[in-house]
Amino acid sequence: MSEQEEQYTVRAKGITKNFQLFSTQAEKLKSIFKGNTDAADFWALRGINFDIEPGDVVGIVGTNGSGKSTLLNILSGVIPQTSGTLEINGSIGVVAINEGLNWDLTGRENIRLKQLMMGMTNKEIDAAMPDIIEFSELGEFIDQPVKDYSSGMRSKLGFSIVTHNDPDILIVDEALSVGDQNFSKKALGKIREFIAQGKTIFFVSHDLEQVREFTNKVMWIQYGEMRDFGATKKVADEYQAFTAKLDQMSEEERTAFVNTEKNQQQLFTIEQLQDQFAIQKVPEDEVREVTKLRSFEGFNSFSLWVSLLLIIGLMVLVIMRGYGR
Ligand SMILES: Nc1ncnc2c1ncn2[C@@H]1O[C@H](COP(=O)(O)OP(=O)(O)OP(=O)(O)O)[C@@H](O)[C@H]1O
Repeated sequence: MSEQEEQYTVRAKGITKNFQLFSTQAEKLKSIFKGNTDAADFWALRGINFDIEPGDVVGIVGTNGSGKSTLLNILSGVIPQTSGTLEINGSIGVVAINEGLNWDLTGRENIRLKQLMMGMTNKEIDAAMPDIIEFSELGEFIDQPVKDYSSGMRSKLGFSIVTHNDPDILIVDEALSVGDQNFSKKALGKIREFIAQGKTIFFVSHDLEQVREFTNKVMWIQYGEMRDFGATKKVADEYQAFTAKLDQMSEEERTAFVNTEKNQQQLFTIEQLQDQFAIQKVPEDEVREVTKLRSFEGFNSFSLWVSLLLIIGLMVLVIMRGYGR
């Protein structure tokens, strides 16, 4: 890696995410075996580029359905991007309302499971357990199954586990919006500690005042496109002006605006991304790398495995017939 690239904790180039809108379960199943379907394409992300430096605290804003959670899910590896490249230098911890907890296990069992997945030994987990339970404020509910928790309780447990793991990059997706005020205050205190340690933080919140207070950069995502990315004050002001304009629209105007944007998300093609790169004069081989479609790679390897299994099956049949004579 070159010296210039080392200064980034996260670098995203041309990230797209395509969801296929299946009308029935049968259509979805058919797509797994046949690969191609007639389902409509929907591009939740349409070419996202950014560089995040160590110590950046990035607020991600955008109206409902703009693609914030989709981007965070790609960053944290929960879902793959359809195309584009992502470089991540460091461990990632995610706190989100419904992130990563097993609902059938108790809070205590979830703590153990998550820590084991992080590579901790049972002895280390036993030592860390009291601190995590105390921070979560769950008291005796820690031995109840998570499915019986409220969303605020799940958020408290998730936040306590993840921050205790001390990740290099912390992703907080709306998790603080469901906890009670006292816990939110304590959680924000923990985030302040992380900021002081120079960690990289992604912070999704619909509370623009919170975003202004905690972040140094803001990423504004609008229906899958990056509208702006830069210093908090500038981008937060722009976003606030946009939402004020949306609020002033009549219901018909707003519906027409949203429909036009959503329509563009269905009509998007990878070629548009290539046009965008041409304007930015991105080298040819880099464009090829960035626009590689993962879903087709997945399909190719799937077909390869099916073919291999068929060949092995045929060979076994031939051998067995030979023995039968
Ligand atoms: N699995 C999926 N299949 C089809 N469409 C999806 C899927 N997941 C998300 N989407 C669509 O992608 C778009 C972006 O969704 P996402 O949840 O990322 O938005 P968001 O900005 O986080 O919204 P909010 O502020 O409401 O949480 C939405 O239009 C959503 O309907």
